[in-house]
Amino acid sequence: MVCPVGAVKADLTIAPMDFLPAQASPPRRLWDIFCQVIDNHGDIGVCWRLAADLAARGQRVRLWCDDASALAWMAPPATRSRDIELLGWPAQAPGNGGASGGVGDVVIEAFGCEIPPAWAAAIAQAARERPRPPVWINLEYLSAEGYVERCHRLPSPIQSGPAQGLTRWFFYPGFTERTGGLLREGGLAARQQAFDRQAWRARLGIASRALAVSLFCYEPPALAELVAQLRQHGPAHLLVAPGRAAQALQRLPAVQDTAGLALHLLPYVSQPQFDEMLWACDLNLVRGEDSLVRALWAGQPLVWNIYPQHDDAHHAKLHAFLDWLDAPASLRRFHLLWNGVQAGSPLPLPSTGVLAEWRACVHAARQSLLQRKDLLTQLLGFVEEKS
Ligand SMILES: Cc1cn([C@H]2C[C@H](O)[C@@H](COP(=O)(O)OP(=O)(O)O[C@H]3O[C@@H](C)[C@H](O)[C@@H](O)[C@H]3O)O2)c(=O)[nH]c1=O
Repeated sequence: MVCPVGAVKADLTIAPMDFLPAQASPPRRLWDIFCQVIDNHGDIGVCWRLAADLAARGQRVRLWCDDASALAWMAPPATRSRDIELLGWPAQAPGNGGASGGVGDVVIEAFGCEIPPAWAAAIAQAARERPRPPVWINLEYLSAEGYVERCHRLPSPIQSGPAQGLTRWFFYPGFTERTGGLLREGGLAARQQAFDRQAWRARLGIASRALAVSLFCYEPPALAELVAQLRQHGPAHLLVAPGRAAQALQRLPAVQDTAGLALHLLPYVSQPQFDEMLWACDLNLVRGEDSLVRALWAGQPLVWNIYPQHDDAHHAKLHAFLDWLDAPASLRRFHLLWNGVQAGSPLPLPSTGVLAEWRACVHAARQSLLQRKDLLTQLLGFVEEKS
């Protein structure tokens, strides 16, 4: 069902986030974050966001990454805090001695990446020599599945090697009270309040009554159908992120601007600018992990293209998220078609009324998340507890 032309009333406001009480500033610590980029941009995207949030809360960070090239656009050097040191994957352990040269007070292995064995030995040495041994954390992937609540904050004793006998802790981001929460930097609410949505859209020629859809996806099977539906919808704009989304679109037969649909092939932009695109659109088609969270904070209708796994393990993860979201049937169905979990039936572009229902669902989920401590507040408390 396609809504009649001009019937879409873009919601030009973003529901205000409740301004969060300022947290007491935690003791300044040195954090060593390890990030191995598997593919795409989420590994470094999440690690950078974590590092930037830590620096904003008075912490010192060394971000050790095997391929930080995406930060050139994601976090341009001029925008980076001086409290973050960006380093290549370490060939050897840090020097001995205090935090200035040795292992940090906190070591974070992001997404289960394995730190070099020499670092494990250095952590063990620091644990022997310091009154407070380093807190060693494995920061896991985001999921709404039940195992996350069961595994969050669990200890994992090191069974062998130079760090045998030490404990590595599991820390799981999540959507519920009994998980580590989601990254939500302190200045987000103020940025959203200050954002001029209409002016942002006007710069791209998007009228307030036009439908603006952002596309940041892998290779969703229903992409051709979505484009065909948007063409009929008019006036509609498709804002296409670079990389896999743009490549998937350009593989479609004869895709070009038509009367009803304006295509915007976007360049890579910084994380704050990516946020603004999400805030300006009426429907955000996001993917992976970090952009899903950013779309939740944007508070606009969203559809998630989940990171596909060869054994279809992502299906359970998708259903768990839709259950947590309390997604209406139309949104659930759109997700199953968009992710190829359910084939066959046509992809229904949401009507104005359905889009309003999706927006209410995302707003409610966002409000429930805003009642909870963000990930970093929880992580700081956890480190305080384990130090
Ligand atoms: C397109 C674009 C993205 N970004 C940022 C937003 C996010 O921080 C990041 C994209 O990360 P994600 O949304 O998570 O999607 P992704 O698909 O790029 O990353 C994925 O990587 C896999 C290895 C993980 O297993 C997945 O969980 C997922 O994180 O890039 C920008 O800052 N500017 C841009 O122009």
